[in-house]
Amino acid sequence: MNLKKIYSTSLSLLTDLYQITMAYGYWKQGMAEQEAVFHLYFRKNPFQGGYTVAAGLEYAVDYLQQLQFTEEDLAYLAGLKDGRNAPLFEQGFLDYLRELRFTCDVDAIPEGTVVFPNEPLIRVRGPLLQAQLVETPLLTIVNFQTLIATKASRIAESAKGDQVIEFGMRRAQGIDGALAATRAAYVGGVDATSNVLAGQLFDIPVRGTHAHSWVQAFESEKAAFQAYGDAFPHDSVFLVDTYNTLDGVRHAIEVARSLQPSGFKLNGIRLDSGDLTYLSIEARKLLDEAGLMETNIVASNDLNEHIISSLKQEGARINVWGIGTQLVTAYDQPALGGVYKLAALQHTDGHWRYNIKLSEQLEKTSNPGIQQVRRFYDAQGYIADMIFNELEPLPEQTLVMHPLDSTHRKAIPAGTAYTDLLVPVLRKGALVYELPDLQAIRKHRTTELSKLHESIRRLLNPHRYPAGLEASFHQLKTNLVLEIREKGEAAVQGR
Ligand SMILES: Nc1ncnc2c1ncn2[C@@H]1O[C@H](COP(=O)(O)OP(=O)(O)OP(=O)(O)O)[C@@H](O)[C@H]1O
Ligand SMILES: O=P(O)(O)OC[C@H]1O[C@H](OP(=O)(O)OP(=O)(O)O)[C@H](O)[C@@H]1O
Ligand SMILES: O=C(O)c1cccnc1
Repeated sequence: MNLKKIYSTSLSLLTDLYQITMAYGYWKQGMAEQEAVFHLYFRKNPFQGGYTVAAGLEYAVDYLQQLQFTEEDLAYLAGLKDGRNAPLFEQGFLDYLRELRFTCDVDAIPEGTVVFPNEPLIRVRGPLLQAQLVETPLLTIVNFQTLIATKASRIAESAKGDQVIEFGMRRAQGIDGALAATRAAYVGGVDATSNVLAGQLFDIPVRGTHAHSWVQAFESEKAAFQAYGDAFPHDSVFLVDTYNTLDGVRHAIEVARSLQPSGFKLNGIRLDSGDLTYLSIEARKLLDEAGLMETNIVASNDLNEHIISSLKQEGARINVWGIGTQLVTAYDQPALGGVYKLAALQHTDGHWRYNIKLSEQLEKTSNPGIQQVRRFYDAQGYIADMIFNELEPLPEQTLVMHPLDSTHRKAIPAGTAYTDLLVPVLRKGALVYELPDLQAIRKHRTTELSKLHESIRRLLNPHRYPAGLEASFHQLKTNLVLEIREKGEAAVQGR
């Protein structure tokens, strides 16, 4: 995967103007190279769900590694004017940008991992100017792909092993919206896409049926099926609802029978309107009576995880699901709301100064330090996640505090197995991580979900997975909040 295949120009200006004005400010203040730590995280699982599936890291790494201001980018910036119509940026800054390469350390949670609110998905440590500059594109990439991967995972779960095909390109948020959504949907568990460019770029299986216009273009529905069957003797899925759905199924059967002697095999029929339970049950009967037991019944029409679950409960005989609009637009929650916050700055004497952003709402107050996420597990699956600060020693007794309610806490017995979720990805800008291919990422997501208790995976009112702050880290944060409230600003030293 290479974004340059999609965009022929540099992506360095794909950021908010304020990232570049802050970069200029840091450069002028002599703060550009000061060591900083930022974390990218979200505050709430989307879709009122119990979990989230991390996605987008490969895109993010690609972007970071290619970060470089071209002469064209610099010429554009040189042309920007301030309120007095003078250049916004000094030439010296543009010369600095010309030489700029991304030299930060990046640690991240691998794609396909289940993650929870407040857990850093990406940690960036390095020169303040660089670490700040990449905020917006990192959020653009990770927020969207994580959102869509999570939606896809919910849909794939509700389909309970049936094949799911993503049909969303026509309703996606623009060209990259479509491509990124297809990739993320595949990460999240759909099996194939109708998006051919995504198939080529990301090696995702492509599938499809035909549109109503195909049927409309012929004298009769049967003639349309006949012609499609001639062209695709082994890959035909006939869309049967252009005129009358059950008549359409009968026509599909008649055509399948007439073409059978030439080796034709009807792969499936597609239902795209009406009561999908009733129609699929009746269609299944007709197909089975005609000996077409292996012919699939594909359904589409504004489906989502809730409708799929409901259709299944009603006894629908659908075994392939085509999902477009609701998946690629994350219809019921169109943004994840992930944020990227400064958590620590290093002084010239080597000491770290902790940084948090206060908020009236406790849940919006950011966490300080250099954070890592420790996931505890046993043979049954995941037990709890603990966000801790790598700058401070961990106490003997491991206690995980609910981030918003310190009366909710979970003691983790000594010796409990764990993994630390953030892994080294870039060191001084160089790749030190073997980016897994999409197949491996998909497999990882499946394994991850199998370790989450069913009550956390369910669609409606899921149980809350215990993901919280390590107790001494919670205390440090509380002290910092109190200190800031007292003094009006932060001055807490780390190690
Ligand atoms: N048995 C069912 N139970 C629950 N939801 C269903 C059932 N059958 C269909 N649906 C869903 O109900 C909605 C029906 O939408 P709508 O009324 O727009 O469809 P339609 O009129 O049959 O088709 P269209 O307008 O696309 O030609 C769709 O989201 C569809 O997936
Ligand atoms: O419903 P979605 O989940 O978005 O799936 C994709 C839809 O795209 C196609 O029809 P299109 O929307 O172009 O026309 P229609 O709504 O009139 O069927 C297809 O027949 C599906 O219904
Ligand atoms: O192949 C299909 O059936 C298809 C593709 C895109 C959108 N709707 C349906």
